[in-house]
Amino acid sequence: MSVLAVDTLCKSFGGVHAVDHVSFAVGESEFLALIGPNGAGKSTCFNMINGQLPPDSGKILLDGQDVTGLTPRQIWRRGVGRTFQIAATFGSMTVAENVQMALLSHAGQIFALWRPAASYYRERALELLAQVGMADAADRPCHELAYGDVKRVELAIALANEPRLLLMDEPTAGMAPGERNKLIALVKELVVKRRMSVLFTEHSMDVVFAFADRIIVLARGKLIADGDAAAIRKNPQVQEVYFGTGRTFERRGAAAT
Ligand SMILES: Nc1ncnc2c1ncn2[C@@H]1O[C@H](COP(=O)(O)OP(=O)(O)OP(=O)(O)O)[C@@H](O)[C@H]1O
Repeated sequence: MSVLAVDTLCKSFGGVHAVDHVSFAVGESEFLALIGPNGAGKSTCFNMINGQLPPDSGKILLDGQDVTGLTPRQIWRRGVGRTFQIAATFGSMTVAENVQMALLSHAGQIFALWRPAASYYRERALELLAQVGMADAADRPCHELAYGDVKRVELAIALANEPRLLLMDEPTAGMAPGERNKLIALVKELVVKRRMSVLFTEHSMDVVFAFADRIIVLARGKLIADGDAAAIRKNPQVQEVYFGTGRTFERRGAAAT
């Protein structure tokens, strides 16, 4: 059974069909990329899946159960994680403390208990940090970290909820190409090791083609393609929507840039 199934999902804003009868599924331990040019409906899709936006119609199923219309917290409780940027106010806390906070939240403990929490979950936080290659930075304040390292900590924070499905909306935005590849390679490793499913959006075609197990393409709210990198590369409709957008994409047999 699919971890996530989206069935004829629709959302309009005024006259704009932001998401128009979109259906797709994410399998267990699958690394699925959702791509499309600007305004294609990717964020709207994400926001419906994570409960921030109610769909106009259609269904969202998690492990076969209908979760359409549940709140973001209820959906998070069912094992759907997402990466959040570490809030500026948490920048003065250490890397380990940020992960400990997420562990406390996962355990359902309230913020008032934070004071003695310095000792709670430290070991577990260090384990999660080791999984993202950040154990050595555990006691550094987050605001001192390089951008790519902050992204790794954000990933450790998302893992604290032990997600079955992780939603990552442009996880590599603002990163240099080398860093991007490293972060996505790490996520892919976690997909395999933890048997976690990931749905991500990404503007870099190089990253998508190199790492995604499968790619789905939205254009003007409609799903126009679903397949592996080779199939998506040679899909004429996909080439058409990307042509002229400035994104790197192979067209009619030309070498990829
Ligand atoms: N809250 C909103 N109110 C009105 N229109 C909206 C709203 N959110 C999205 N839209 C419109 O819906 C369409 C899809 O937007 P969406 O942000 O989902 O696309 P996207 O693929 O995520 O784009 P980008 O890659 O630029 O982030 C666009 O035409 C956008 O202007």
